[in-house]
Amino acid sequence: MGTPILQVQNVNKRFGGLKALDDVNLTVMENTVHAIIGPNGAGKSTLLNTFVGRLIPDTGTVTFDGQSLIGRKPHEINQLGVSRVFQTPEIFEDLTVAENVMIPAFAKRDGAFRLHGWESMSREAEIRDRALACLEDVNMADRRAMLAKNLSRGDKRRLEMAMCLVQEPKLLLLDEPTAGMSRADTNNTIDLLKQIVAAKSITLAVIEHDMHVVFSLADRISVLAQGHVIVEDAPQHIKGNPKVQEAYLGGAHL
Ligand SMILES: Nc1ncnc2c1ncn2[C@@H]1O[C@H](COP(=O)(O)OP(=O)(O)OP(=O)(O)O)[C@@H](O)[C@H]1O
Repeated sequence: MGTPILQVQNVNKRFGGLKALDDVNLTVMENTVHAIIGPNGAGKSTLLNTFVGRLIPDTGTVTFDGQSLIGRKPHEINQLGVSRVFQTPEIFEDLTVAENVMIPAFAKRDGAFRLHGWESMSREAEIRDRALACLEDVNMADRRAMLAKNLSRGDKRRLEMAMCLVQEPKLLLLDEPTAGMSRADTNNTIDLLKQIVAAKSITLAVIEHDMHVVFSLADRISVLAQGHVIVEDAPQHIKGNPKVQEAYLGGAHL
């Protein structure tokens, strides 16, 4: 058994009369890929939002690397080592690919973009090198001088991944990383994520509907249904689990 990096204990969240999260418990172990799956409206995005400071649970605890995340601002959580890749890439369309990756690198290092004099020059060179290394990690170094707005949809998502990786997160949260992708792009993304996991000391928590992606990547799977984790297990025990089959009845097929 490894070390837990993210622990969610007894988390509840109501939206009016709706119990979006119902006593959620979940443990993500360091250097693993943990998938969170479940039918539409199960509470996956709501849960993810409690990891990044976008939503405060009504009750319960969320602990990352030994520190409580409850009540912390998104940028503070980011500084602790949690990065999130969004479903719709949040990139700067009018900047080049390399500049897009340099911005979060500056932010991580300095907490701000204001730098002065010769110091900024040497730092900029170092940060440019780090940005290019991350673009190589996502196989996009050859597109570094392109304007981000001219990238394909798949490349925009890979760029956003580089923007996260340059911050050297301990935990990378991926919200449906292959949504809307062709099968070929999906398979490329699976390979890319496998490559990143193999090369870096990083933990991934992935929300994903595509079961091909989930079963290709995950070491462990938590299944949410109606706001509650009904099963947490290794992938080989998930498919045939009657509770999981029941939760998906009428929805996506395993
Ligand atoms: N801000 C909000 N206010 C009211 N209800 C909300 C809010 N956010 C989510 N909900 C409701 O909470 C429930 C869980 O939503 P959530 O988006 O977390 O599910 P999900 O598992 O991510 O779904 P999907 O797979 O469709 O993205 C849904 O019934 C949703 O309508």
